[in-house]
Amino acid sequence: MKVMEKAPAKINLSLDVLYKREDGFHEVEMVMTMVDLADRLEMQELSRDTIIISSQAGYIPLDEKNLAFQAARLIKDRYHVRKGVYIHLDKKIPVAAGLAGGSSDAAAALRGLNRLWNLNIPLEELKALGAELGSDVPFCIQGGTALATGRGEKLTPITSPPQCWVVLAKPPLNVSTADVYGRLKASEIRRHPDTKSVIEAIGTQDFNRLCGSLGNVLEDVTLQLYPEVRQLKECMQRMGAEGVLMSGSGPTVFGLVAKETKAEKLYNGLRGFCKDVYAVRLLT
Ligand SMILES: C[C@@](CO)(OP(=O)(O)O)[C@H](O)COP(=O)(O)OP(=O)(O)OC[C@H]1O[C@@H](n2ccc(N)nc2=O)[C@H](O)[C@@H]1O
Ligand SMILES: Nc1ncnc2c1ncn2[C@@H]1O[C@H](COP(=O)(O)OP(=O)(O)O)[C@@H](O)[C@H]1O
Repeated sequence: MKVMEKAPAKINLSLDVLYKREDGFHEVEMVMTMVDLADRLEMQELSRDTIIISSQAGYIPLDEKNLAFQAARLIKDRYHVRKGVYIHLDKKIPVAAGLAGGSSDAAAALRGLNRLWNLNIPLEELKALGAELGSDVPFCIQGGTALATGRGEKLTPITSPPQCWVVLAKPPLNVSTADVYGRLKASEIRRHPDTKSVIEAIGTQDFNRLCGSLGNVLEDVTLQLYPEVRQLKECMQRMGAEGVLMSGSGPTVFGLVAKETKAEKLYNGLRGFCKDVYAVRLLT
């Protein structure tokens, strides 16, 4: 038996941090949505009780550090599965980019193995399992668009944003999420994003208001550490993107554009600036 799963990237349309918690995590308020840039996982059952990961990407761990491996081990242990699995990861999402590539692979592995082994784990239980692997994993299991609170695992689904083009550019830097949160002084945040306005703009399908309401407090840290991310934002704004924001802890910057011709112009302009550039649609 073999199953396939798509693992799409996410972007944060709003990312606010309310405070640092006792457990070391930050209490967040985020609006997240999926874009049509995805890894693909092929999972094949093995009669031998083992987990094997392969990938065409030479730059990710293939051992127990891989989040898809961790997902397979977790589901096997928790549901006493004695069989094994071979997972091939076709990697398309850039790594350590703020696009939740690893989290989405873990989510796809949980969804796929639930089917492969006929475990019939309900969605809520699968999301709780995902939360053990990372804060973004429950959202990656659920998909769509959602308001995420808690450390990111408490989800309220919302309607899809108005359809548009999303141009993504990742400068050649690897940003550590833990490092960015670690440097954030939650009590000193000067300007909090207007998450309510982002949700209202989505509710009324008001593209211009959505673009004007985007905000991410982690930009305060990452743009300070890496001035090239700020330059990239300015570059996208100059090239006419209607809304521009860093995704997650960065360093990927995305631009929202209504018209395909403008998305093409932005894509071609940015290709001179960095290697990892994508023009995709929202996954609505
Ligand atoms: C910043 C965001 C925004 O969507 O995305 P990325 O930039 O990673 O894509 C997420 O909050 C990242 O979620 P995820 O990457 O799953 O984080 P985790 O593995 O749970 O945590 C990594 C580390 O980040 C810090 N962390 C994470 C989430 C949170 N609410 N508060 C935190 O302080 C912790 O130091 C933790 O050890
Ligand atoms: N399946 C995977 N895909 C990508 N990165 C992975 C995977 N499993 C583990 N990692 C590790 O997770 C770290 C964060 O990667 P990623 O999930 O792409 O970042 P981000 O959350 O910023 O989008 C990297 O250091 C990478 O080595």
